Amino acid sequence: MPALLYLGCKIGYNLRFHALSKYPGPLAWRTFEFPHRWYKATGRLPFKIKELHDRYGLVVRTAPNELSFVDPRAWKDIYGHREFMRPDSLRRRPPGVADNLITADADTHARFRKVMNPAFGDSAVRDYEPIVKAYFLKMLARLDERTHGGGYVDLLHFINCGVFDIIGDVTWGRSFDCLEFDQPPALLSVLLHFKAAVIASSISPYVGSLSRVLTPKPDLIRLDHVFASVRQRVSERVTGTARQHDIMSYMLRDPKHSDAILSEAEIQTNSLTLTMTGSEPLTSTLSAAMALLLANPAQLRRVSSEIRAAFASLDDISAREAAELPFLHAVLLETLRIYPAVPDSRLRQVPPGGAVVAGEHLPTGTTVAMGCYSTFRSSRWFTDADTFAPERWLRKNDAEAAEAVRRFPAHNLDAYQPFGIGPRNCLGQALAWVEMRLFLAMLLWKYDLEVPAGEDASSWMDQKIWWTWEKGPLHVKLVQAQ
Ligand code: HEM
Repeated sequence: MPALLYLGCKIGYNLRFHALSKYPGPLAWRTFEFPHRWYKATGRLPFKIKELHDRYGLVVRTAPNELSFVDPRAWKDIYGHREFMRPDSLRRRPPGVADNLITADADTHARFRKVMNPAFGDSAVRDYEPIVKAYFLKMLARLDERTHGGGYVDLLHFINCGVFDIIGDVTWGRSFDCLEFDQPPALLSVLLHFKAAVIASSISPYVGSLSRVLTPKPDLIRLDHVFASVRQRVSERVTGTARQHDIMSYMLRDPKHSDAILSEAEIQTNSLTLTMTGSEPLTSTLSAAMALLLANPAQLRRVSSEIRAAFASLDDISAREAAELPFLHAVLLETLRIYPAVPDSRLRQVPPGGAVVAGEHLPTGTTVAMGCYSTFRSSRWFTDADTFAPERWLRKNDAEAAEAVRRFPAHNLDAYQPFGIGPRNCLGQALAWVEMRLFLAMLLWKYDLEVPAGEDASSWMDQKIWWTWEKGPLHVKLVQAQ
């Protein structure tokens, strides 16, 4: 009886008296947490939220205390202010572990960014370009060995290896040797752990805190090995004299010449954060670009021809010149739209005193998010939003621009923020552009890509989302380009 009474009061309060009661959404979602948790635990939340936006409009109540937006004005209102923090559930860290960029409060986060922003500025990234290029050359050499100049591979494996080796070298001056030993990165076990944690905490925050118990033992051993190796790498650099040009060299700057410094424990947790944030979104974007091109052979031929016409050899390829290739740029923009690399809602909490988001006055503590997948795939903002059409971005050249405007009249750039905006936007976006351009230019310069007989490239995109995309192998036939 008391349980029924509690339930009745909860339903009545959430539907009639709660500060968010006027916002639309399915009855069960407005009343209880469980529909949200269920879709999150089953890896379908961003797709379901898109369905809800298509049905209910620009703002949807996705849980009793949560609103999802696809209104472009909400980007600035939510993410433009440091005070809109990630919810506590996303900022938890084990006792005794130092803060990182994701968990830090507003002041600590500002100090971290002050130290790290220069490590990702244009001039620093120009210095990393030869490192990036060297690993992609090594990846091509491995592909050659595996295919003897032409044959079948799981491209996702090579992308994973290349991207992890690059971020290891750029962060600590030492790669993870994934390409060297043809071994998938041990850090992937951290991602598996995150996935287990996402599923567990969707069921209940209490179950979430048991995620260590729920993670299979071999993954835990690999996880502990990863943390130990990070601690060792950092302490070698802190105590050593080597000062090569890498991200660590910025974090270790002489405290006398800087008003913002990081402790050794903060360097450890932040360098692990950089390794995770600097690998997984790139692996997603590069593999998706390949899958989308394989599923669209005319686009694949066009971008390959553009690259081969621009560069006489692999040595000639540079990120700066690749940036001048309009169709390559359009392919990347369109990949980031169709398959946003950080697809899950980027939750934030309305700060004390309340705030206005997209014209709505919201009370303190309301959880708010821009549904990235919903926004980028919304037909309100992009014509034929589910179609991979790089041509929609060719709006500079006169003849093609007129055609793009005619075929794709809805093209709302305010809605499109693949790297986020504001003080917690993507720290590594300049590096990401260099990696994306070099990878595509080098791979497509060297190889013609084909879908293996009997396979369907478009089905690769049928994935679930637990924090990140759940990617399967990407089988490709490689043939040396003539
Ligand atoms: C295609 C590649 C990438 C995409 C699309 C991407 C996208 C994003 C997005 C959307 C966010 C904001 C997340 C949020 O609001 O909660 C973010 C944050 C971040 N990204 Fe990236 N990212 C990419 C590559 C990289 C790379 C190569 C690095 C290099 C280390 C990096 C480092 C970070 C960091 C450190 C943050 C957290 C920033 C903070 O909270 O202050 N990302 N990224």
